Amino acid sequence: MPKVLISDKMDPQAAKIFRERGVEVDEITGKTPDELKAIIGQYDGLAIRSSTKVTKDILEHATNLKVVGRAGIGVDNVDIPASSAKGVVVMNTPFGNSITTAEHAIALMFALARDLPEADKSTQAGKWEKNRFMGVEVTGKTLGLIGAGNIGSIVADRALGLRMKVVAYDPFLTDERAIELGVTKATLDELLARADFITLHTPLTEQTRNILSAENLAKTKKGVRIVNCARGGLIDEAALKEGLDSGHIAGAALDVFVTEPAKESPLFGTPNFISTPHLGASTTEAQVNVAIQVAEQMADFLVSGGVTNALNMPSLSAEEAPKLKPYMALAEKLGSLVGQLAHDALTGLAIEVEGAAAELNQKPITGAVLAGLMRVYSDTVNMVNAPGLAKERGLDVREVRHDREGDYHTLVRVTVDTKAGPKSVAGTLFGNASPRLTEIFGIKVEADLDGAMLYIVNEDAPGFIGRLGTTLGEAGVNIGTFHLGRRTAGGEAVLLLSVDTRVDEALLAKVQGLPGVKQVKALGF
Ligand SMILES: NC(=O)c1ccc[n+]([C@@H]2O[C@H](COP(=O)([O-])OP(=O)(O)OC[C@H]3O[C@@H](n4cnc5c(N)ncnc54)[C@H](O)[C@@H]3O)[C@@H](O)[C@H]2O)c1
Ligand SMILES: O=C(O)[C@H](O)COP(=O)(O)O
Repeated sequence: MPKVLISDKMDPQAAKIFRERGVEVDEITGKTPDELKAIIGQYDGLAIRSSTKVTKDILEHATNLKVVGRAGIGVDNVDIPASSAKGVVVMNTPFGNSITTAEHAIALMFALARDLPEADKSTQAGKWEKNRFMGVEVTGKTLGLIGAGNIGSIVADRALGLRMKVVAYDPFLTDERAIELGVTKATLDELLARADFITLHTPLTEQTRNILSAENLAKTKKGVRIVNCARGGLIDEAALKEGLDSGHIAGAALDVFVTEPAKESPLFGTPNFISTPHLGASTTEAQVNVAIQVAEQMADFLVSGGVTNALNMPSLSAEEAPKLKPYMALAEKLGSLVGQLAHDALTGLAIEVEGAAAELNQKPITGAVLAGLMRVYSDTVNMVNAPGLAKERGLDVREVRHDREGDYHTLVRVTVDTKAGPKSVAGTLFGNASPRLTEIFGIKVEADLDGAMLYIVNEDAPGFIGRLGTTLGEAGVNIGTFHLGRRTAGGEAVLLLSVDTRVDEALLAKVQGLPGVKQVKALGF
């Protein structure tokens, strides 16, 4: 039974779903990195929010880990390259808390417009300072939206409902989408010059880090009010403090900080500064949503191989997974066969599908071929890290889908580009379930690729099979299955034998010495 650790505070729905789906679950929150390192080796899955940091160091101790599930959106607390290199799938729940976070941004905008926290404090202190607090209306004002993805678009929709004008800066926002959202596309400089309120909704990347730098804050309209419910690091906090102190910036509300938890900050105590402790996603509704989603996604993956919302692997629905499973087994065996037989100086490969295979999601088939192929170089390869490794080796990977009837109802063909030209192997599924080789380097041969095998290329001549059987028999090697194919009568022939014990180097040399033998190789599947 797969075992999952929930290491951050999560709605109880998550644990309930894991258990219902046959996944054992422990909920242990608040562990230090060293404490987490000590226990992580027991788990197949790790369910987190933003507190747990999944570093390279933690991953090195995660000997059984297959999946990290983020109950939320941001995955900047997960080392994704290190996870991919380790073959660990990282998934998030990209929509579960977006409405809640957008509402928090709008709430902070209103709090700034009417100085609500300060007015509340003063009133509860018995001061009744009616003349001290003079707010601004949002109606008719311009909201500058930096980042118009999931959350940004919801904020835009709510702001338009409040009769605001919305200008958006997002390099990936198309003209059509801007029209659909009812926002005006702008450059960052235009936005800074026009906005009465600015709200940030981008991830933290090298491009967005300090997007509101001292220089850019200086380009804003005097009296601007700024909200950040996205990520700390998007705003230069020192420059923000200066802008608030000088009065150029009329107010700022931060839910997120460069360093979290933010227990101290020069911004604290600044007039017109409001803060919340990373509460953007903290509503009952959002937490139930993300807990249910993350548990369902992780259980799908651990129990049936379904992949949803993974950041380092193509998607594979829970419905598709059972159909694709035998294809992935076939693809992995073909990749492994071609890798074992033709791994020298590969420059690229083509993965072709036809018949029933051509109607399926091809990405997992490609991933499985690459996993089988790359395992020749490292035995820690799986579908998650294989594409990255193939890329590192400069392999050009091509996917071809044929809309034609072939000899088989379904076929997967893998062709590698080698120094000696293209080399191709193909296979089908028997009974839609059992992988079977159908062709090897242009020679038709039907075989199961299973366990220890022997691959022999020889001249098709009488007496060879007898001599081979005697040689193996004398060495105590029992032949399980025997598959034979040849290019032409008397021409080149291929033999694939399954053997009950792996053939050692000395015996391989003996077989190689038999008359007519061109190549011998021990294979393992
Ligand atoms: N405060 C919280 O509790 C909380 C909750 C949820 C999400 N978040 C954060 O909010 C942010 C937005 O989440 P989302 O779901 O809308 O993400 P998203 O991926 O749907 O949208 C991000 C948008 O930013 C845009 N973008 C990327 N680079 C940009 C750049 N250089 N300049 C301008 N725009 C750029 C993208 O094109 C995209 O449209 C994320 O950082 C997420 O982690 C915070
Ligand atoms: O990216 C997110 O989803 C938010 O930052 C929420 O973080 P949290 O799960 O720690 O509240």
